[in-house]
Amino acid sequence: MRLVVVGASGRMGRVLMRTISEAPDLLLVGAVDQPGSEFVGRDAGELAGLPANGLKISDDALTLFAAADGVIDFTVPAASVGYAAFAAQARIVHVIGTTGLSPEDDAKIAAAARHATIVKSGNMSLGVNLLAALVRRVARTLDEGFDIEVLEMHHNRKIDAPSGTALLLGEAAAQGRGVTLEENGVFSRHGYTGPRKAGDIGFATLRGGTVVGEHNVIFAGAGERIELGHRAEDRGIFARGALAAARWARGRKPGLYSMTDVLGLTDF
Ligand SMILES: NC(=O)C1=CN([C@@H]2O[C@H](COP(=O)(O)OP(=O)(O)OC[C@H]3O[C@@H](n4cnc5c(N)ncnc54)[C@H](OP(=O)(O)O)[C@@H]3O)[C@@H](O)[C@H]2O)C=CC1
Ligand SMILES: O=C(O)C1=N[C@H](C(=O)O)C[C@H](O)C1
Repeated sequence: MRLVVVGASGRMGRVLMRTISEAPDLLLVGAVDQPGSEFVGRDAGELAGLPANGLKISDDALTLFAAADGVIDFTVPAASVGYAAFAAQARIVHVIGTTGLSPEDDAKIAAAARHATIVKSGNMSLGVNLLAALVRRVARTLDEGFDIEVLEMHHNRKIDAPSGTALLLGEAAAQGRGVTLEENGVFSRHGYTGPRKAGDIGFATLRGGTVVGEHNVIFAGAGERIELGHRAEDRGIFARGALAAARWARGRKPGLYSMTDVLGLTDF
């Protein structure tokens, strides 16, 4: 499968290029950074910490998409919306790991999915998607006597909060409970808040150092607490998940899919 990595100079972009180089069934045919980036023109292999491979970082995404089967995208919301439109023009697979998307961004990506085969998830790892399925299941069993809180910690370079994963886990809890996150999510507490409301799904965000990603979902009842969690130790788990998504999506009809579909966890 011929793949383009966008956001090639980013933390995830570099890991993706290394992971693709280790996969015999995948070929990196393009590496893209935004126009004006200091990395445009640099060798993609060297940028990924590998021997030079002759592939230059480009700022011409559309031309590269036209000659590819899929694009792997861990960038920023505005860029992912633009790349989705290009993927739709080229009728290819688009795997989106970018987080922090607004409802308007999501609507544009859903529109692009009429022509592109898009897999989008706030977390591409097997472990987190399994955790989400477990959270949904536990939330279905426990009533509002158990307060649900989602706690996450990430490195100090992260620019969105709460994390895409925290939102994904909060959504899973809300689904299990048969409610919506829009109505029940509490995203900040400060000052004289009053007591916690039964049914709230709370979020707490920590940022610091080089933490790759840690998430805990706490079900706190009267006299007992259940905690389900995941610790990412290496960005390779996200890259491997994204590449599994690209393979799964190849040849599938256009539409908007999630890692739940890719991993077959829909009926868990
Ligand atoms: N779903 C998942 O499993 C995971 C998701 N993520 C998400 O992926 C995203 C990227 O994370 P990370 O790699 O750590 O971030 P980085 O900041 O390291 O990389 C982002 C990349 O996007 C590029 N970029 C920024 N703005 C634009 C633009 N307007 N057009 C094109 N490219 C642009 C950056 O280029 P430049 O340097 O020139 O700005 C950079 O190459 C985040 O949203 C993060 O939350 C991360 C890990 C796992
Ligand atoms: O920005 C990151 O680093 C990560 N972002 C994703 C998120 O927002 O949940 C996934 C992972 O936790 C790392």
